[in-house]
Amino acid sequence: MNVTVKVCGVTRIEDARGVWAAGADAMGLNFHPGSPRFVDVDTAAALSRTRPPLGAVVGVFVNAKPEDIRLRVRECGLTAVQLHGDEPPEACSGYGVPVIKALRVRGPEDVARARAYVGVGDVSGLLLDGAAPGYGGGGVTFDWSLVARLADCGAPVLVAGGLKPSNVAEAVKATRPYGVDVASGVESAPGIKDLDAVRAFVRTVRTLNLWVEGPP
Ligand SMILES: O=C(O)c1ccccc1N[C@@H]1O[C@H](COP(=O)(O)O)[C@@H](O)[C@H]1O
Repeated sequence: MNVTVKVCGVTRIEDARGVWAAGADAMGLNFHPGSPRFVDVDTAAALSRTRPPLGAVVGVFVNAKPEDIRLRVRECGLTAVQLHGDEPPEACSGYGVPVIKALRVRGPEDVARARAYVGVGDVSGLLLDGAAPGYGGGGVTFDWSLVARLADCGAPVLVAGGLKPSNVAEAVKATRPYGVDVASGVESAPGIKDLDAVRAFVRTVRTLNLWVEGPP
């Protein structure tokens, strides 16, 4: 087992460098104007240029126009897009990069809804988030036991929502996800990453990977 780590909502070059140095697999850049982690195109492009050769840069969008998403993919060198709004399955392709469809989980019905996106268009993974007010980044967890309902769905599942260094181990043990994603749980203020917390978060997941596998 090797749980992928995405650190989302990076807004500063020094934070981007710190996120990669901590060993994160992916960095998220937020293009939702309503987010305190919003980045403009020029900032996003500069942040994206910090990407190491095998790192992923994921653009986070909420109900954005497809043509705007395509433009950001090209301008900012995005390697994947995370659709975090009310996008229907038919809006999940045509960007030239893999799509992660995010769903906010209030209960079993939302997890059931996630299945409608599996195998559709360019959807290559699902992301389950807590249901804080707004569209994401709210620091709210959900009932992790619901993730098991997607075990046979055939798509990689990322767990997000209210994760932080102190609860990510419990989340991984409970859900055995493809990956975990964190925004507010590793910040000193919205959009400002606390690099000690980022390092602790990544280190915890990496240590857990060994623990879950056990000795050869
Ligand atoms: O971070 C935001 O501000 C945000 C805004 C709109 C959509 C998604 C957003 N972030 C995503 O939200 C989840 C959970 O974040 P948190 O760790 O609970 O703060 C995560 O997937 C972010 O990518």
